Amino acid sequence: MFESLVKQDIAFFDGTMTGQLTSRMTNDVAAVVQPVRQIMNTFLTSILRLVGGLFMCLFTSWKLTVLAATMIGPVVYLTGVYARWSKQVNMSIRVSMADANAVSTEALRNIRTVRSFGADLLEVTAFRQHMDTALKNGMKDSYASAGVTAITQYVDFAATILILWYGGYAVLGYGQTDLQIGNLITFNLYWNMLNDTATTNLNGMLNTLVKAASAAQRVFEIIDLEPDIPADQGEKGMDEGPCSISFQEVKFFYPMRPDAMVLNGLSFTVGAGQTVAMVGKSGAGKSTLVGLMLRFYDPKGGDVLLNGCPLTEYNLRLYRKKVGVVSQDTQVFCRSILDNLTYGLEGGDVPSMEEIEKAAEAASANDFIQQLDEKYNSMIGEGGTRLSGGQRQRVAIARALLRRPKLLLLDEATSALDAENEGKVQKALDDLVHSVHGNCSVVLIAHRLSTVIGG
Ligand SMILES: Nc1ncnc2c1ncn2[C@@H]1O[C@H](COP(=O)(O)OP(=O)(O)OP(=O)(O)O)[C@@H](O)[C@H]1O
Repeated sequence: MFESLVKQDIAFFDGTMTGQLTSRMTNDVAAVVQPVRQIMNTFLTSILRLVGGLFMCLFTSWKLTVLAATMIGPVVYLTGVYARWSKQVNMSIRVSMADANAVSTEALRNIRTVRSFGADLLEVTAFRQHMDTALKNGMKDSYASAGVTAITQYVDFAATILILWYGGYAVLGYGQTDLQIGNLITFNLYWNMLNDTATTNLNGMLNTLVKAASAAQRVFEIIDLEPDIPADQGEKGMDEGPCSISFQEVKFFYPMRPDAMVLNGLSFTVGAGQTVAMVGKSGAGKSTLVGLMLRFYDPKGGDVLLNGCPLTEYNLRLYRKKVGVVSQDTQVFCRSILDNLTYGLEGGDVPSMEEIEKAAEAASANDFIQQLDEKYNSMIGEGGTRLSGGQRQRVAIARALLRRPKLLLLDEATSALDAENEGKVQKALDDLVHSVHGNCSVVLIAHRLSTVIGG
C-alpha cells in the first residue's frame, strides 16, 4: 500500500491529509490482515463439522432435516441484510478514525504552533468529535449485532421445538413416518452440533469478515489507484550537458481549485546553461512554475519542453535525479546530516566524503557541521528541528549541489530567514550559482528584485 501511495500524483496529496493516509496504512491494513489467522484456524473445522452434521442429519431423517432447514432461510436473509448494513457502518467508523488520526498527526506535527496559540483544547475537542462519531457508530453496530444474534438464537430454538414437536408426533405413531425415539435423539444431537457451528463459529467469522471487508475496500481503493503522471512512463533519458527548459503558451489551474487560473498562456525559455530569474508578487504563480518544471502537475494547455522535447516524453525518475531544488519550505529527514546530504543518490551517483565536504563548504554548511558533536553523523531531528532555519537551507543547498544537477531550481530559498541567516544563505546560493555556471541551467525565483540583482 505504501508503494502505491508514494507513486501517487502530487495532486492526490493536495486533496488528502497525511493522518488519513497513515490511518489507512496502519488501522485498515491491520483490520484486513488480523482475521486471516483466525479464519484459517476455524474455517476448515467449521466446514467439516457443518458438512458432516448435515450428512448425518439427512442420513438419520431427511424429513426432519428439510423441516428444520426451513428455519434457516430467514436467518440467512437477516444475516445478509445485517452484513451489508454493517459494512457501511464499519466504513464510516474507519473514516472517523482516519479523520481523528489526521487531526492528531497535524496537531503533533505543528505542536509548537498549537502550544503558542493555546489551542491544545481545541485540537483535543476536534479529535474527540471524530472519535465520538466512531464510538457512536461502533455502538450502533454492536446493538445490531446483538439483535441479529438474539433473533438467530430464537429461530434456532424454534427449529428445535419444531423438530421435537414433529419428531415426537412421528415417534408416537401419528402420521405416516416410522421414526424411532433413538433416531429423534440422534438427529437432535447432530442438528445442535450443526447449529452451534453455524451460529457460533461461522457467524463470528462473518462479523470479522464484514469488518475486514470495509477495511479492505479502503485499502484496495488506494492500491488500485493509478497516478496520472507515472514516474517510469516516459522512454527518453537525459542528454549530456545542461538542459534548456521552455514553457509554450502554458495554461494551468490546480485540480483542487479548477476555477482559479494560475497561469494563462505563459511562454518563456531558459537556455542551456543560462541563469534566469523569475520575480513576481506573492501568489503570482512562481512556485507553480517549479511544480510544472518538476512535472508534479501537467499543464492544462500548452507545453513544457525540455531540450525542445515535451517533458512528457522523458523518464521522470531519470529527469528528477538531475534536477536540484532548494525551496522556501525545505524538507529534511529525521536522519543524519550525511544521509540528508546524499538523499536519493545511489550506485555511481553516491559522492565521496571529500566531495560531500566540498559541497558543504560551497554551501557554507561545513563550518557548523564540524561544530556538531558527531559532525556529519549528527542526527537532525524530525523535520530538522535540531538545526536553525538557515542551517537547514544550507544543508538543502549542499544536497542540491551533490546531485550534480543539470537544472537547478531555487525557489525563494531565503524568504523564510532572518537578516543574518539570509545573508549567509544568499552567499551560499551565489557561490552555488557561480560554481555551476555554464554546466547547469538555473531558475532563480524571488519575490523581490533586490534578491536576484544582489546575486
Ligand atoms: N496545491 C495547490 N492547490 C490549489 N491552489 C494552489 C496550490 N498551490 C498554490 N495554489 C494557488 O495558486 C496560486 C499561485 O501559487 P504559488 O505558490 O505558485 O505562488 P507564488 O508566486 O509562489 O507565491 P509566494 O511568493 O507567496 O510563494 C495562489 O493563488 C495559490 O493560492
